[in-house]
Amino acid sequence: MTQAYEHFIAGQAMPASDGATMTLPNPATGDTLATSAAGTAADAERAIEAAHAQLKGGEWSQMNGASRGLCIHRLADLVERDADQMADMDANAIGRPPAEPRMLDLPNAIATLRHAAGWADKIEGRTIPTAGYMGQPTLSYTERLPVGVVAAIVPWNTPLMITCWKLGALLAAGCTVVIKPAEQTPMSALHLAKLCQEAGIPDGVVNVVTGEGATLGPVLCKHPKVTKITFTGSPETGAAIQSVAAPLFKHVALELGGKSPQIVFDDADLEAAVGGCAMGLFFNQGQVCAAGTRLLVHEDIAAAFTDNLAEVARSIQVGNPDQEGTQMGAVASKGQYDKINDYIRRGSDEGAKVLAGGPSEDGDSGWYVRPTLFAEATNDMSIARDEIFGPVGTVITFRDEAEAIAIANDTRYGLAATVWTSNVARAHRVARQIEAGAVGVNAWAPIDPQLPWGGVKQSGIGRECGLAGVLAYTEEKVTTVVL
Ligand SMILES: NC(=O)C1=CN([C@@H]2O[C@H](COP(=O)(O)OP(=O)(O)OC[C@H]3O[C@@H](n4cnc5c(N)ncnc54)[C@H](OP(=O)(O)O)[C@@H]3O)[C@@H](O)[C@H]2O)C=CC1
Ligand SMILES: CCCCCC/C=C/C(=O)O
Repeated sequence: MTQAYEHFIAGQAMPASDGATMTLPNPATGDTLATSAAGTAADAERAIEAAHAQLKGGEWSQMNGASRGLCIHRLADLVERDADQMADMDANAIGRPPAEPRMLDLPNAIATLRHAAGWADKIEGRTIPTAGYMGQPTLSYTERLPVGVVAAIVPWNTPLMITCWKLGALLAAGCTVVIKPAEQTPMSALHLAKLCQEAGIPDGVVNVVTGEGATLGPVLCKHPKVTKITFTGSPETGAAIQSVAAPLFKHVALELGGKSPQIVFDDADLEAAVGGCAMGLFFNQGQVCAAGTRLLVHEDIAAAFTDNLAEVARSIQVGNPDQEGTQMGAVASKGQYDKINDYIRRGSDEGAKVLAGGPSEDGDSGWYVRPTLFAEATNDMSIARDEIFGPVGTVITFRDEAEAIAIANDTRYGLAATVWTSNVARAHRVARQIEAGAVGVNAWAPIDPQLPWGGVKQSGIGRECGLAGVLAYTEEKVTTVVL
């Protein structure tokens, strides 16, 4: 029987106000996977009211930081208990082999919740020794107060992990939330909300509304009781959110796309670089904001590097994620499938050479894309400029360090970058000059709950995770007392 998912508002599962549902496809087969409530404006408003009630005088607003921290710790324990189930929910919804989220997304989500729990009783203010007020001595101090009701708009690629990046931090800060998962991946967010209830987080603190972003997004972004919007997804939707939220002076955090460079110097450990670059390209079918899709390779090692990487790409077993031995599943949707294949065709048309993969031939019984590697490319080609969000890499050669840095920075994005080198001084020198929120040296995308994550340029605004991620859900308020 097809599983039917409903909203989770004020601690209760409920259908859409008009009873409407939507069908969620199985990317691995093209069949129906599940249905979910097709949320209405009224549903979003109901969830916002529930979140607001908890914030303004509700049980949550009375809870101290230590108690909130305990709740988040209990939530982490429950996510750990249900980790495999939740990894499978995320994997099945986007056609991904479950081994990947079991290995990375879930451990990261759990660790992120635990890290955030630790901050809950350490959100401190300052005392500021001013010159006084009109000749009188004063005491000025600040407090970090919860920013308010948060709308958390989440994408489909690593849904639970990204939800926990937002949820752990905002709960630690004392906020409440309406989560809008991607329409394709509501399952793990709904399960997480139920676990919040089991963890003792009062009903109404964490609410989930499912359905279309085009319907629910504007309601969440405009509502006067929503103070902050945290979004991960495409630059286009990020811009749409900004255009709605900016005139209303809402706090907005955006984690958008990328076209991250992986720079391979001629002194790099070639085997490690090939393996790391392959992971950066093909992990989650390349559907990762930090995917290292521009491979900038020193000209002296370009032939050896590309041969080895192409060999890895050809060796990856693509197929139904439920079948044993499958290393890469389907891409998430027909839209993704068409977009990726269009770019692969465009790469060839623009003159780059296909070393592995190429356009797919069938898309009727699952949306499978072959790991694809282009060489003899230049940085002005569309395959080097646009976020493809699929398993497609582009090799571009460089002559020296300055040229590598110039190419790396010649992009509208700035989320992540990797430097492959055995020269320590070069590693620091190059890392410092790259315009990106996070640089890995000899490691692709070394994310960690303690490290701030976010982009520069068109890759976004704001940081998640670590202390910066928690403080982003607070407002600093100053009180001055004339003594
Ligand atoms: N940086 C990243 O991690 C991600 C980048 N992308 C990029 O975006 C491309 C398109 O993917 P797509 O899923 O359409 O990405 P979107 O950015 O459109 O979707 C992300 C989230 O935003 C919601 N949303 C859609 N429209 C609005 C709106 N007007 N207001 C508020 N929220 C809205 C979506 O809901 P709904 O699911 O209903 O559309 C989803 O929950 C990908 O090919 C990829 O290049 C995509 C996902 C993640
Ligand atoms: C090793 C996986 C790195 C994932 C980096 C964070 C991804 C976020 C996103 O895709 O939105």
